[in-house]
Amino acid sequence: RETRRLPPGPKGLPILGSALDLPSKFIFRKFDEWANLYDGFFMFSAAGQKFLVITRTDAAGDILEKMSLQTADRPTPPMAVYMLRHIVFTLEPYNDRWRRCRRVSHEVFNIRASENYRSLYEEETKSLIKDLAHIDPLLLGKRLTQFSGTLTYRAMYGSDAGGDNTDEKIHKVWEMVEALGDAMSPATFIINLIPALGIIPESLSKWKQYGTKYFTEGTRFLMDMAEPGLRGKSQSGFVASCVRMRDKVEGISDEEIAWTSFALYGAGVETTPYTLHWFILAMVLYPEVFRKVQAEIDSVSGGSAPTFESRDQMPYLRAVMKETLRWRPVLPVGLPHMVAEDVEYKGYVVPKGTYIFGSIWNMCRDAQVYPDYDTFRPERFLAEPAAPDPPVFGFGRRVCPGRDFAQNALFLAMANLLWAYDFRKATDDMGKEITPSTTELDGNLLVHPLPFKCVITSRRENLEA
Ligand code: HEM
Repeated sequence: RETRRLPPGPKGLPILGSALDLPSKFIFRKFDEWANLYDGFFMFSAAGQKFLVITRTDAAGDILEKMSLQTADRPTPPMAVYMLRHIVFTLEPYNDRWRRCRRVSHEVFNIRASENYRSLYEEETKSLIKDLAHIDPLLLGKRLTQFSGTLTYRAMYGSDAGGDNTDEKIHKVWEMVEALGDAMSPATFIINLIPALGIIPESLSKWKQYGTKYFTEGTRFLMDMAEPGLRGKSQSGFVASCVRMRDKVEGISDEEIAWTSFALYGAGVETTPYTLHWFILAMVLYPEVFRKVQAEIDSVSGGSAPTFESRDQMPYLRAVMKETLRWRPVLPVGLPHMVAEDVEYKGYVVPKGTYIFGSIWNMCRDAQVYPDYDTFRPERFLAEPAAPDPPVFGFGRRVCPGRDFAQNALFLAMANLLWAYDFRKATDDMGKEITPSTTELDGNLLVHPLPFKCVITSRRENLEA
């Protein structure tokens, strides 16, 4: 029995703890409910596993940034271990494999290196803008996802990657990412809640068989995708860059490179389009912000499509981007960290092995930091003093290595979308405006709006050219 002073939190049932209170989807909503009862952080247990949930930025700074060495491990739910066999660095503890793979990711996607992808962003943004000319708004989310899928795929495997079955390949990686997302959630698979079930032999265990199949087929498929970069047949993209860096990052294997491209693809592919989907929703719901940011884009870009050169001249658009990321963070509870050794905080002990969730959702809705937090108000980032950047890219040593790549893609897509199109509410048969919901969601750990009706009107000639 734990005799040390643990952080306060819901007690739940004996043995099971709060396991039965955890929803299989949208766990952030449960955390949000509990957050109101505790001051900045709380702890609960589920079937013997302890969870610390941090709901305020100051506590996240203390625990996940200042004590980052002790809190940078990543728990991998048992189901994900069966599926990945420890090869994906994103889901590994703070160990040598993590360092090797993280190093190459940083080298290829840091702020300077992200600039190398400019022509890629420009080509994919142009193609997105062209396709929106006749799109059914209910299919917007799908097209944004395709935009990000192709962009990230080409960033991984080279701008010349593809061939006839590119869409099929992108779809396959997508399916692998989705399956892994389910395996990451604490309550989707029973094995994640009761790891002791792992003693059941594979011949009798459906989830172990599923895990083995996922890993074997996944390795074959990813090695195939990485092959041109690994063998020097393709010179651009992440895989080819890793091969060029091999002497700097000793010991990195072909399999690690192939699965790291998947890790990056998986972490990046949904976050960007989901953010863009929330952005368009915000533009429909807040026409005064929409008009203001569109006027800024028009005054800088005039008749030609916005490019990266105009970024510094668009402070309001940059604030709109921050506000979108804050208003509806696509990863509301981030990715879990794990405590490598006992940590003391404010007189409490957070024991080794505890999972930590930095609840980004709560931090972005802290009324002290972001007053009137549910209103989309980019001005908060331009005020004196300006609101701090929302912690949407995570914490400490685990902070998102794709954040510059993502923000470049977001900037260019947002600027071009509003330069090319007007977005407004649709009307029903009676001529009454339809207001899309901001609370109905889809996804799980990652969240995006449900398809919504709106009117998209072109404001430029020849967009389809
Ligand atoms: C709007 C876009 C994005 C958001 C909001 C976002 C957010 C996050 C968050 C919250 C984490 C967890 C950090 C932590 O553990 O504390 C993370 C990790 C990660 N992200 Fe992103 N991300 C975005 C785009 C991208 C892109 C485009 C890539 C790749 C090109 C990427 C690659 C990664 C990787 C590899 C990790 C795991 C890092 C590790 O475990 O060391 N992300 N991201």
